Amino acid sequence: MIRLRDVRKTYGRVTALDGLELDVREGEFFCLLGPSGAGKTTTLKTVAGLETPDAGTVELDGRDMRGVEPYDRGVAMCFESYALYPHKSAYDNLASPLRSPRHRLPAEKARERIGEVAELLGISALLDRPVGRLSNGQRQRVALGRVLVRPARAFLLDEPLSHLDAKLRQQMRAELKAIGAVRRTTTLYVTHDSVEALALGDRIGVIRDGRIVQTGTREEIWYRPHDTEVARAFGRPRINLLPGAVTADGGFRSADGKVELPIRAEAAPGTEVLIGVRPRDLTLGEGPGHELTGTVYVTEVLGRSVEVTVRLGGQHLSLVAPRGEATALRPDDPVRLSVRPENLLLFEADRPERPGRRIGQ
Ligand SMILES: Nc1ncnc2c1ncn2[C@@H]1O[C@H](COP(=O)(O)OP(=O)(O)OP(=O)(O)O)[C@@H](O)[C@H]1O
Repeated sequence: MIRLRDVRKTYGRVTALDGLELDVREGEFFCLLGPSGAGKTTTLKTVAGLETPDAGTVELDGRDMRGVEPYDRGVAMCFESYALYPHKSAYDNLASPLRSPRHRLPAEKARERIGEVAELLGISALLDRPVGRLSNGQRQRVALGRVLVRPARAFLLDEPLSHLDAKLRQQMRAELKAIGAVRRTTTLYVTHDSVEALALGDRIGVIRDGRIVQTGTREEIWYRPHDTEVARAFGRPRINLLPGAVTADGGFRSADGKVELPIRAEAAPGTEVLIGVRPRDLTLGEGPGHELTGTVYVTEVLGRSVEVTVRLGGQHLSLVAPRGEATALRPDDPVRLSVRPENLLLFEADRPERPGRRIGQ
């Protein structure tokens, strides 16, 4: 279990962590997701004891870590800039954590364990090679192996898949998930990739400007995003956000008056809002729910589906339709769209100082 309370960390004039609160439960695979500079690595280093917070507390398994050296914290880390011994073989790199006094294993046991981890990471055939002669992706897997090979109170992983190509990354994601499920070691996993966070995290914490904006399961983050920025971070193509205002009867009218939706907004008439709908939640043609009409602006094939951009008055809405339904569409064709009321999200309008918060349950 990892618990951070009101953790602050500044570097000169830069505030890296600004009152960060984080709870990673026992055995959980927790993904910390955020853009570059949000404070992800600083969070990991603070948990590991490589950085000392200016204020706040870090607890591991209920124990305050103040004054506890990194080595004594019982966590295993893998940083993006991994430190491996380039002249040693991949095997020796994997074996070195098991030679430390704390984790020493009998040779036979160590071999078994290394074999198991190497198999899992697909590097069994590389074990005799010096690490200096491996590709970046292979090295990254060795670095990850070094973390996974020894028992730990928690794994701290900083973008461990960032150097892998798309296919390998996908495969490794599945394997990491399996390792997580089997080992049930508390894992704090840092990424800026929302697909990775959705695929891996038992829960996800969204970090921005040194604070956690929202913590939740993938469903909670997807269906009830805290604000427009969280909504924009998940899903490609991105969520559509139409600006407008709440009408006298609590509905939505777009800023240009062209789109009206009879929602029941929990906001005062006149409130400036953004209505959100994800491209995959818009259906071409008539369907249950609210209807919209517009014209085709452009279409783009995405494998078996097609992204259709539809012009509605002055706005553009993106939707993803099965290829069969959308191939005949040409620019300027009139189209009807439908959306189920439960797939509409309502937000306050974005302000310069902060993204619009979600309104309602
Ligand atoms: N040693 C340091 N000295 C000065 N500033 C630092 C130092 N480490 C981090 N920072 C700053 O603190 C902020 C948070 O950095 P951090 O590395 O935690 O972000 P991050 O979310 O991990 O970003 P990235 O995804 O780019 O690695 C950034 O503004 C960064 O420039």
